[in-house]
Amino acid sequence: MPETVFAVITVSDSCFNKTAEDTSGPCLIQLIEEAFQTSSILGKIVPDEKSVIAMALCEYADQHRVQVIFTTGGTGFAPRDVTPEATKSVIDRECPQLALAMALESFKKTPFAALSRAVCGIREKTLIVNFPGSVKAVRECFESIKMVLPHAIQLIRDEVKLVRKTHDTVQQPVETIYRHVCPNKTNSGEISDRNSPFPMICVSDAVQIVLQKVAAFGGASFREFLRNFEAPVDIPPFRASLKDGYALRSSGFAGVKTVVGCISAGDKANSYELSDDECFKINTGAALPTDADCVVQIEDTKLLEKKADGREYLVEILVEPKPLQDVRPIGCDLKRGSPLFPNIDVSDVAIRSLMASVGHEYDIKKPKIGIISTGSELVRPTEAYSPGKVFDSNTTMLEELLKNFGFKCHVKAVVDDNFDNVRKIVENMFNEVDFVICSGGVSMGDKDYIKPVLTDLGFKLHFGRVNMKPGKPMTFASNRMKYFFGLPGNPVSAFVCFHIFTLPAIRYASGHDINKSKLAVIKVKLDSEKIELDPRPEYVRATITSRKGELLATVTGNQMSSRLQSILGADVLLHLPGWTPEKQVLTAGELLDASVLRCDFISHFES
Ligand SMILES: Nc1nc2c(c(=O)[nH]1)N[C@H]1C(S)=C(S)[C@@H](COP(=O)(O)OP(=O)(O)OC[C@H]3O[C@@H](n4cnc5c(N)ncnc54)[C@H](O)[C@@H]3O)O[C@H]1N2
Ligand code: MOO
Ligand SMILES: [Mg+2]
Repeated sequence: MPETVFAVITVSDSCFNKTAEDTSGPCLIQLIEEAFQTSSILGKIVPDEKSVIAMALCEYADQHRVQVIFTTGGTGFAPRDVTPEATKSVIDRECPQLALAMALESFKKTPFAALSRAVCGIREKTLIVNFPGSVKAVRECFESIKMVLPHAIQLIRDEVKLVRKTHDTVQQPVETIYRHVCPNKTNSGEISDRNSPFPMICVSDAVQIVLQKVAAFGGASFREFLRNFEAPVDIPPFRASLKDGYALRSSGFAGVKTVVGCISAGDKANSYELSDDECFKINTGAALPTDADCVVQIEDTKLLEKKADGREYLVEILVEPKPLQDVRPIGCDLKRGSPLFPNIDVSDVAIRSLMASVGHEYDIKKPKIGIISTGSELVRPTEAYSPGKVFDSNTTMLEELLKNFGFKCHVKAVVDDNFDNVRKIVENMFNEVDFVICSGGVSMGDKDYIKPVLTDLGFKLHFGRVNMKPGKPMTFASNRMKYFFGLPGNPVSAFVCFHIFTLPAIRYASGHDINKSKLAVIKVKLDSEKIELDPRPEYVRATITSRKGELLATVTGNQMSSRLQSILGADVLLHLPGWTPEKQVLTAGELLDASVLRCDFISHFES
């Protein structure tokens, strides 16, 4: 069954203000998860404000394009109960019988059901259902409409084939109706078998689903660990000199001083009783003697006399010394007990070097990742070529991409297009890793076994088609905290989908801020000739030139998804919009969004 995206909105002033715990929202989420094997669930808590509720409904329906929104709370008679009014203000069509079904069921339990004003309706392609606020009522009402929801969703989506199928099977229990439909039975002759049952969702929705699923992995707890980590030491741990010069007492003023010794970095703080006309020669980074309160740099002194052995004896301090001059007080860089990571930056460089600075050799725990390349045609680059075969470039490319972004491939495998073999490899690999990045076998061929294998292994398929070029059959599935990225086999499709979906997911799972998990998007100017737009929004590889401060993008030749050479010199993925009658071509000079593929993303500088 294609993925259905749900949203649950808890409407409650007290939950919003955190003076009460939200129990009905989580209850609804649990009920959805139990009833719908393949569901993604978004959610938020809003106060009992009509405009805020209406805005949340529109956001989920229009921006996130969720198929079903459940609200809970705010349906009663109290002055601030306005969920029905907010719902009515955004729906195009009302569904009074759904509300009636819930009311009839509730009446069996309590006459107080009469006090619910719940509204159900449709906004474009989104079904909105108001539930009352109590957990008990939520359970009863959900039970009363659960059976008809899949069919309602299909009707709203206008999925004629699935609707027909549902009509045929409507006597069966809901679990049977909602079972996964294998996308690969292309030989049975049934109409429904010749089209992917997966809805073509847009890239931003797909990315959101991925990030939402991966949120459970532990990135947030790593951030929490870093946020709570207190510096176990002061830096500097002693009063340190900022200059090569002379340590002295500022109370002694400028003038001639006797040099009583030399202090180097690494020496213990000297406790010699320093008088006002004495000083120590000192190096940058060395500990000040206990009696000194300032340092005067060599440039501001004059050597007057040396001893017979060459050691300095008398120096003249030429500037008036001030207390604390050129001294780093204890803990001035970092106070013991203060947060070591006041700003969370999960780069290896930042974390490992800061940890090292306080005496820890820290191993950052990252998700374990495996790579699978599928295809009976594949031979390893080191193997002899034989007719009909293709050298496997995806394994190497994905391994290198992981390295490039600071991740490791723990285990890799190449498997032929055989259901049992693919199943075994995927199952075994998940015993070792958290994330599997697979390529090939996700499209419509009768040897494309990835989707059926995942279903067989109990994975939830969150999406199986995305409206993008390349990468249309991009597939994402999860099973508890195991995540599967089914990248399309074409090498460039795998390259693009890795950057758009997989990299943000593994970064987010590793604790990166959600906004820094995705590739950075910048504005660039198209420098290529006219480009004909494709019906699908396209990710085009392009080289960036900086000319007079302006960033110009030149497309890297033929963009066929099989032509790996198009990644040569690819600094960015240009976002081309999908073709519309109003916008059919792009011309040089147009400003476009571009996802940055690498930190050294400017290939040419022209003045
Ligand atoms: N009837 C349809 N056919 C196809 C559709 C469709 O919508 N309907 N989508 C096309 C699109 S778009 C893509 S992309 C591909 C994706 O196919 P799969 O993910 O099933 O990948 P395969 O069929 O296994 O392979 C596709 C292509 O890529 C080559 N390949 C695969 N793995 C590797 C590798 N490791 N190294 C190098 N090259 C590899 C493979 O030999 C094929 O040429 O499906 C279209 N079909
Ligand atoms: O979407 Mo496919 O990835 O065009 O080649
Ligand atoms: Mg295929």
